[in-house]
Amino acid sequence: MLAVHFGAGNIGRGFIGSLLHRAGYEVAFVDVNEDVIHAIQTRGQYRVIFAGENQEEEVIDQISAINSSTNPEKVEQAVAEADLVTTAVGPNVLPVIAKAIASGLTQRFQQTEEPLNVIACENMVGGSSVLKDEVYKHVTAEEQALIAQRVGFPDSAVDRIVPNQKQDDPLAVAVEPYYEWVVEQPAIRGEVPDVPGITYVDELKPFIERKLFTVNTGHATIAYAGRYYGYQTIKEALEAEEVYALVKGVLDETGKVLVTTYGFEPKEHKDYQAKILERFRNPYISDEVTRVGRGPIRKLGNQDRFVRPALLYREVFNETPNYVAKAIAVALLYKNAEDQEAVDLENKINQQGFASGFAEIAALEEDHPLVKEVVKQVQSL
Ligand SMILES: NC(=O)c1ccc[n+]([C@@H]2O[C@H](COP(=O)([O-])OP(=O)(O)OC[C@H]3O[C@@H](n4cnc5c(N)ncnc54)[C@H](O)[C@@H]3O)[C@@H](O)[C@H]2O)c1
Ligand SMILES: O=P(O)(O)OC[C@@H](O)[C@@H](O)[C@H](O)[C@H](O)CO
Repeated sequence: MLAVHFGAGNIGRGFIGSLLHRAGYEVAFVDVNEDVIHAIQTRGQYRVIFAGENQEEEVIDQISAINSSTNPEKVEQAVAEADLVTTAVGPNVLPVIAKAIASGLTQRFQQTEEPLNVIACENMVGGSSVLKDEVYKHVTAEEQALIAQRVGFPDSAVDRIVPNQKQDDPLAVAVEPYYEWVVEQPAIRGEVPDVPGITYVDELKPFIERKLFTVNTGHATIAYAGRYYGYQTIKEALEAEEVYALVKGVLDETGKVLVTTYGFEPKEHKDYQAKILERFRNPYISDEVTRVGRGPIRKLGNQDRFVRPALLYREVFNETPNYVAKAIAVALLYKNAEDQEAVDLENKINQQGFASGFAEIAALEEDHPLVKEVVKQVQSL
C-alpha cells in the first residue's frame, strides 16, 4: 500500500509517517527541502525518538521522497497510484500543493476508478475541506464530479508536540510520546483506511475545536507571553508566575465556552487541560517560543486559536473573554526578525496602530468589543 505524504517536516516524519509506517504503508514523502529529500532517498529510513525517560526509538523504513519543485511529474504519478494521501505542510501552503494533487487526480482518473482519501493534518479548522476547494480550482467541472464521487477529503485533528529538531542526524526526529489523530468518517470514500491510532468520529468539529482552542490557544499564549517576558522555551515560560496566570485564565475561558457549546463533561475537560500543561512541561522536550509563536498573523486570524474562541465566548455569554483578549494583546507585541509574519505584523501595527491592525487581521470592525478590549489590554501592558 502506498501513502503519499506532503510535508516531510516535524509532524510529517515524527507523527504521520510513523503511524502510516506502522499500518504497513510505504510512505512517499513529497517536500521542497532538498536536504531532507536527498537524505531520505539515500538512506531510506529515519529514527523517531520518543522524548521520555527511556528515550525509546523506532526506525521508519519503506520510505521514499520526491521534490515537488523539481519533479512534479513524479508527484502526479504518485498521487495517481496512491492508496492514501496526507498533508502536513502548514495551512498557508495548502493552496500551493493543491495544484500537484489536482494534476495527480486528473492522471488517476485516466488510470483507475479506485477511490482515494486525502487527509490534511494541519492546525486549522476544516483543513481537508479547504484543500478540496483549492483542488477544485485546478480541475474541470467533469473532474470535480469524479472527485465528489471517488475522492474523500475528511477533515482531521492531529495532536503531538514535535519541536524544531536539534539532532546531528537531519532525519532523526524527537517527539513527545502522546498523540491523537481524529478523522471525520462520513467524508471517507471507499474503505476506511485501517491506520491504528486514528480515531474515526462522525462529527469532527467538537474535537478539532477542543484541540485547537485548548492545546494551541494555550501553547500560543505561553509562547507570546514568554517572548514578551523574555523567555526562550515553553517550559521555562510556563514556570513564570505571570505567564502561568495568563494561560490558566485563557484555558478557563476557552474551557467554559467549549464545555457549554459541545457538552464536554467539565471534570473530563479539566483533566484534559491539566494533561496539556503537563505535556508543555515535558523535561525531555525543548520547544522554543519562536516555533510555537510562528506565523502570528495566521494565529490571530478570525477562525484561528484566539479570535474564534473569543467570538464564540461572546456569542454564548454576551461578554468578552478578558484573558483571551490579553493573550491577543501580547501576541500583537510579538517580535521575531526571522519570522516574516512577525515582521509583517510589526510593520502593520506601526503603520496602522493596534486597533486598525488587529481588526484587519482578525476580519473585525475596529469598534468591535473584542478589538476595544484588546487595545485596552495593550495599553495596560
Ligand atoms: N510540530 C508540531 O508540534 C505539530 C503538531 C500538530 C500539527 N502540526 C501542524 O502540522 C503542519 C506542519 O507543521 P510542522 O511543525 O511539521 O512544520 P515543518 O515546517 O516542520 O514541516 C512543514 C514541511 O512542509 C514542507 N513544505 C513547505 N512547502 C511545501 C510544498 N510546497 N510542498 C511540499 N512540502 C512543502 C517544508 O519544507 C517542511 O518540511 C502545520 O499545519 C502544523 O500546524 C504541527
Ligand atoms: O503548528 P502551529 O504553528 O499551528 O502551532 C504551533 C504549536 O502550538 C503546534 O505545532 C503544537 O505543537 C501542536 O499543535 C501540538 O499538537
